[in-house]
Amino acid sequence: MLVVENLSKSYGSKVVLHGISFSLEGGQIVGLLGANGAGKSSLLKILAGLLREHGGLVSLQGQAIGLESKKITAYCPDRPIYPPSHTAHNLLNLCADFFSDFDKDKALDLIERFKLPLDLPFKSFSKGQKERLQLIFTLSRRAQLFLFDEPLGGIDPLGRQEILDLITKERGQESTILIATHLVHDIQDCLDKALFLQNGGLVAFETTATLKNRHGSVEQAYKDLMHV
Ligand SMILES: Nc1ncnc2c1ncn2[C@@H]1O[C@H](COP(=O)(O)OP(=O)(O)OP(=O)(O)O)[C@@H](O)[C@H]1O
Repeated sequence: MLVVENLSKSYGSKVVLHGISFSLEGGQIVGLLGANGAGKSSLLKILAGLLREHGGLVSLQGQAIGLESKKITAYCPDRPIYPPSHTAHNLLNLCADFFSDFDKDKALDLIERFKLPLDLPFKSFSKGQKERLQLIFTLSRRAQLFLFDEPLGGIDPLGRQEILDLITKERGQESTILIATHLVHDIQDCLDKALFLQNGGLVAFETTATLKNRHGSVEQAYKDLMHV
């Protein structure tokens, strides 16, 4: 479904992704794990079609990343992106206008379930509420590929499981999810596979079952592979 071949990325003279290759199949939840600066956000932005200058090839459902792939890719960045003065209600209407695959009723249900205010400006939301709203709008698309950049960062420990449940249950069965996070312990039980990045290189890409066999857990695999 997603094929990445010999992908490299530099900012000026600084190389941050070193010719990495992997492919993802439909229906998988994959963890993108690595230390600060490993290249996770850069990789997600390339897959989302937001960073277009790179080496190597990336294709989604047989087509190079571009306008067509963006129609079936939902990307949730690691920081708030919505205009501060817009209410959740305004933003809901904007998403519905902008994305042809946006399910407005689903977004409204989730806003209600998470008790988020519909009529207050985005700037008055707490960090965790902002993250929840972005997650809800991302998950309310019927996309094939979902890209989440640190979706749990601002969420309190009890809320994290709720968010992970949301991500795992609310996606389409055929869609693929790639989640970049440092919270390996919190996320490990919902992953099918994990991709380990270190200094822009791909260290390992294995199923959770293999990692558990070899290391006991994904968290321990992270420590062993990254020499923490
Ligand atoms: N716009 C940019 N210009 C120059 N260097 C950048 C830019 N964006 C990222 N970098 C550098 O690229 C490297 C990888 O950054 P990236 O944000 O992709 O890593 P990350 O794994 O997501 O890190 P973190 O876990 O801290 O979010 C870092 O050394 C960073 O300083």
